[in-house]
Parts: sequence; C-alpha cells; structure tokens
Amino acid sequence: MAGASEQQKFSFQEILDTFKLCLTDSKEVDLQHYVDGWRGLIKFLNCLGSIFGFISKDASSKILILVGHLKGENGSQYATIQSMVKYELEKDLVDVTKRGIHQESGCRTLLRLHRALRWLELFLERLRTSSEEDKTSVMCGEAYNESLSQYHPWVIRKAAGVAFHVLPGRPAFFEVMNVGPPEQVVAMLGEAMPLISEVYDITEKLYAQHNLLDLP
Ligand SMILES: CCCCCCCC/C=C\CCCCCCCC(=O)N[C@@H](COP(=O)(O)O)[C@H](O)/C=C/CCCCCCCCCCCCC
Repeated sequence: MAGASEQQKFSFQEILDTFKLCLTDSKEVDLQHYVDGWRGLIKFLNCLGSIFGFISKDASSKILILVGHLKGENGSQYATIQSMVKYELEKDLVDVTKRGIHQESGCRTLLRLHRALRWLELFLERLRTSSEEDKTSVMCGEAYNESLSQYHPWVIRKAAGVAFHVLPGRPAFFEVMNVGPPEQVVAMLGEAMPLISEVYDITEKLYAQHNLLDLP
C-alpha cells in the first residue's frame, strides 16, 4: 500500500489530463473535470507549505460548494458551465447586483475560480518562457498583480505577497511538478497552456454574454 506522502505526490501530468477532458465536443466546459483540475492544483499548492494554507482553504471551500451543486438534486443542470449558467439564471438563483440569499450560487463561486485561472494562465506562461535564474516569486507576483489582485482587498494582497516570497526557486518548483528534466517541464507547459487558455476564454465569453463578470 502506498504511504501517505506517496498518495499525496503531485504530478503536473494529472492536471494536464484533467484540463484535456474539460472541453466537450461542442466546446462546453465540463464542470466535474473543471473541479477536478482545481483539486489537482490545490494538491500542488499543499505541497508548497502551510503558508499557502489560507489560499488553499479558500479555493477548497469554493470547490466544495460546486461539488455540492453537482451532487445535489439538480446535479444534472450542473453538467457544464453553460448549463449551470442557463439553469441558475432561469431559476433566479444568482445575486446579480448585490449579495443576498444566493451567496453560494454556482455562477458566483465559479467566477472566483475563473479569475484565478487567469492568474494561472499568466503565471504558467511566465514559467514556460523563464530562464534558470528567474524567480518564481517574481513571476507569481507579476501574474497576480496583472489579474486577481484587483479583486482582493489590501490585507489579502499583503498576505499573498508574503506567501509568494517563500515560493521555492525555479529548480525546486519544477521538481514538485514531478514531470522530469526542465526541458520536459517546459514542453508540458507548452501543451497545457492552450488548453487552460481555451477553457478560460470560453468561460470569459459566456460570463460576458450574460453580464456575470462582476457578480458580488
Ligand atoms: C503545477 C502548476 C504550477 C502552478 C500551481 C498553482 C497552484 C495554485 C492552486 C490554487 C490557486 C489559488 C486559487 C485561489 C482562488 C482565490 C479565489 C478568490 O479570489 N477568493 C477571494 C474572494 O472570495 P469571496 O470572498 O468573494 O468568496 C478570497 O477573498 C481570497 C482569499 C484567499 C487569497 C487568494 C490569493 C490568491 C493568490 C493566487 C496565487 C496562489 C499562489 C500559488 C503559488 C504557486
């Protein structure tokens, strides 16, 4: 039987495989695979140390909300992000202008992860094109400042900044990704980027069409 540390061992390949499964033939985003992709990313984050615990906790709580919808009595309506949006809007299950009784709507919850996916896209692209001496903390911070930070209050931005500073250097970071030598990591990032970008772009377009990009 595998030991606890072995069970927890992360592999970037798993994330890649999950994001490959995310898009259906009709280019809808499968919610279960989307959630699984985030679960894998959170697993990675947990390997980086307890200082990232507050981030991991927030992302996990959002995953739990989405899993609750997927497993709920109307779970079939949550098969894809498209069907979720249609269902929740038709049934008036989304707080559109101010926080009310639907704080755990799928649309609002997924929007928080969707914004974080933009950070991931920017960070992984920097990682892919980085050189050995580049700092992961700088790449992560720049990606955060260009994306997610605008939605966070000062205290979260500060805490995130402190956490970024203890990120391992590029070689150790690549080790945790558990892919192989740096050239293989770069190649796998090159494979993952278009998939993550496509999932992001499709979701962004859908949310824009329905005016959901600023849900409170
Ligand atoms: C193997 C590939 C390498 C990259 C792996 C990265 C792994 C990242 C895993 C998870 C990313 C974090 C997802 C964070 C979701 C944040 C959602 C959010 O914005 N929540 C805020 C708003 O929520 P509501 O109050 O409106 O419900 C909430 O206030 C945030 C709290 C926590 C702070 C979030 C800081 C985000 C920093 C993102 C960078 C993570 C650093 C990872 C380092 C590799």
